[in-house]
Amino acid sequence: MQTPSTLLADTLNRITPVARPRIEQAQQHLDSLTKPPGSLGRLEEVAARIAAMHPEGKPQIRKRGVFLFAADHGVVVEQVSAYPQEVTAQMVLNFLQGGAAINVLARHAGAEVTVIDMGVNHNFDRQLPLLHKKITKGTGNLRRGPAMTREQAEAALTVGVELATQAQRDGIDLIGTGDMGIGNTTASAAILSVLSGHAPEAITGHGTGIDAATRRHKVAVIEDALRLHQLDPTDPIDVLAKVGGFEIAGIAGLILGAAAQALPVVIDGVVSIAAATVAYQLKPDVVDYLFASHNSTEPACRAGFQILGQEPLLDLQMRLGEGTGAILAMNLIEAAVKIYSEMATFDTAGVSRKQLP
Ligand SMILES: Cc1cc2ncn([C@H]3O[C@H](COP(=O)(O)O)[C@@H](O)[C@H]3O)c2cc1C
Ligand SMILES: O=C(O)c1cccnc1
Repeated sequence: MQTPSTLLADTLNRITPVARPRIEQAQQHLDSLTKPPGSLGRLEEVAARIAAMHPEGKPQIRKRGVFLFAADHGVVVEQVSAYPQEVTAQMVLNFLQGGAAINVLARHAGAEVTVIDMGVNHNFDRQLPLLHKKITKGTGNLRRGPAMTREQAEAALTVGVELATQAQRDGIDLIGTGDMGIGNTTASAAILSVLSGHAPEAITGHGTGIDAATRRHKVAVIEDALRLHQLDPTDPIDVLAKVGGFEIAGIAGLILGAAAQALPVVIDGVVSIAAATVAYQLKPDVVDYLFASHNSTEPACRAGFQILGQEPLLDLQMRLGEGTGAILAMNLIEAAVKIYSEMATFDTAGVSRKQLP
């Protein structure tokens, strides 16, 4: 049995960049297809990167899986969310019954949703089709102390790494990330403030729909937390432990585990972006495996995209989480892969090539 820290170290070691010559080769294939080069815009970059991850050069998306990590947050006692904490557990039950937005979109996309209890403040029936990985019943209040211990952060990261390994075994070839946790936009803004260097005021949003005065209070809560913890952005596990959340750590681990197996990951809104920046800070090469799905209305997203050097595929003014943006982008990603694999070339279709510069 590996300890969480050795499994993590091993996982980080196994992550390598996607080979640039393979991406160039894939782009050459795209240029041979019956369309002016580059005319499918960003779909081509998506297709080239995914093709380069497939060793035999024949990319295919056979099975998509969304991993929805749920956990509670001690910071809710500071009144930073428009909704009460019990909504986290209630929504978990809703996910299991198929009634949430993510369930509808996943059915539409033909994707599986796996719900993971990383630390919900509720005792779920053990018979429920839920992955029971509870670290503890919610984090501590980050304004007053650490959200979790470093050991808990590592244990939660490990859950994500192991899920990525299982996903690979189950034949999932496109992974999506999702979150549920009342209060988690506060933790996400705190993480992104530390890792981006932007002030909380500039990147804290309205979450589930708080008004302007409550948002100002949320900013002050994050400012207090950052003053208390004096975080070092070069120690992302400490940042995660002090101001993060169990679901955020689970997502970060899933991203690392997927990258270690060269599996593409579609990241959702601000919570997944915070997790992705933690993963990036641990191993910058993870970005080669990431696809930013959408620009949520939470301002911290932009700070995250800057760190990751990514532009989101969609901007639908969404601000839900659960993996809803990720799953919508999965449809586009699969379309891009089909373009790569199914289009005819100029030669096979007998179409004349470009004649003027
Ligand atoms: C009914 C409901 C369903 C949700 N699904 C995702 N979230 C989203 O909202 C929460 C974060 O916002 P805040 O930081 O303001 O609490 C997270 O649970 C997130 O996944 C939901 C929120 C609600 C109320
Ligand atoms: O960006 C998100 O995913 C988001 C925004 C608000 C609330 N929950 C999630």
